[in-house]
Amino acid sequence: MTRNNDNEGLSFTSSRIKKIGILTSGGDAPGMNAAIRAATRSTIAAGREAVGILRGYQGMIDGEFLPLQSSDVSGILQLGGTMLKTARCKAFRTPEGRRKAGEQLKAAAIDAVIVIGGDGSFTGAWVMSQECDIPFVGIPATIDNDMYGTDYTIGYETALNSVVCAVDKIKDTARSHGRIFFIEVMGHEAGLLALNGGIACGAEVILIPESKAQHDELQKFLEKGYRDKESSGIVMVAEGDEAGGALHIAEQAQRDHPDLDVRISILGHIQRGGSPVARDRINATRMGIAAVDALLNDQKSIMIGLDNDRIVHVTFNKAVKMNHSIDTGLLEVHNLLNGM
Ligand SMILES: Nc1ncnc2c1ncn2[C@@H]1O[C@H](COP(=O)(O)OP(=O)(O)O)[C@@H](O)[C@H]1O
Ligand SMILES: O=P(O)(O)OC[C@H]1O[C@](O)(COP(=O)(O)O)[C@@H](O)[C@@H]1O
Ligand SMILES: [Mg+2]
Repeated sequence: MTRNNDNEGLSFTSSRIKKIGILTSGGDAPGMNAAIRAATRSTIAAGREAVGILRGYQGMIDGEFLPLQSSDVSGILQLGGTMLKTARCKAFRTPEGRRKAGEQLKAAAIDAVIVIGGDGSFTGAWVMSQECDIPFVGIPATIDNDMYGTDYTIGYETALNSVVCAVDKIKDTARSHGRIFFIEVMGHEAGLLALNGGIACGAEVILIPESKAQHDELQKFLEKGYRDKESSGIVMVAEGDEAGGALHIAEQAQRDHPDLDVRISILGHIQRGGSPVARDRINATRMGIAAVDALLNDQKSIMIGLDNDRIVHVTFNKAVKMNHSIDTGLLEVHNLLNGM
């Protein structure tokens, strides 16, 4: 991991890059638009051309390119989703698909690409960069916050706040009825949203794919803690939990404890939408500028990251190959406050 220039901004000298393509890929995340805006405007400020590539790698293969002027990215800073659209593109996983994509970039004279996405998108960029001479730089954007080498990914803060708002509301009705709610949050292989959402909402149990021990805590909670029918409780379940998601776990709990009043709530895609919170807008803006700065300093195959709130460069190789680990201290915080 290397640190970028201490003064954030554009510090390039004489790069030959003239036209930069910008795309969003994988699951959308609130703040992607802020990154598009920053990358577009800093490219133009550097005297280069900015081009949007629509629908992620699918648009690269199909040659769906949109020249971007500064005014094209006006009024998008506060919008969720992505103005460039996104996709999960099977064809890009094949050498043939990537060859076609490379030909389209050459034909449009796009000589560098900024990829705003998650681990899958960076894996694709890394594979393609080994097959052709076009430099790629990544900006991490996923509500899962599961990238190695960065403390933060765009969209996570907004999604976490959406989870907290939803669970607070569910708690009102859980308390009124004396019910136990199993609430499923997103994160197919990542438990950070469930863990921090659970801590922020005072959940009684948090089940995440990174810690099997929490299933014992669920059994203790169901057996000891909730004999009293007046009591309510929240069990947060990360969708990727290996026991099978909230539905499966709740059904099992109900079978084992027929006296409990159990309900299930799957928060779903509501967690991915909405206007980005201030932190996501600010960091997306910083990362958008840092990505252009990196390309114009002849960097390639790196992801822009944040380490203790400082911009860093992380090689794609590391970012996609290493696992993002969960801070077990956070689980201890949760267990301590729940008397486990
Ligand atoms: N091993 C791979 N080789 C080539 N392209 C890939 C690879 N993994 C992912 N991609 C591309 O990146 C896209 C986004 O990846 P995905 O995992 O869906 O989302 P995210 O980038 O948010 O993790 C995929 O649809 C595919 O086009
Ligand atoms: O919207 P889809 O394609 O069903 O994907 C759902 C998945 O996307 C996410 O919201 C984000 O994942 P990625 O950032 O890796 O795309 C996961 O939390 C969730 O499991
Ligand atoms: Mg991913």
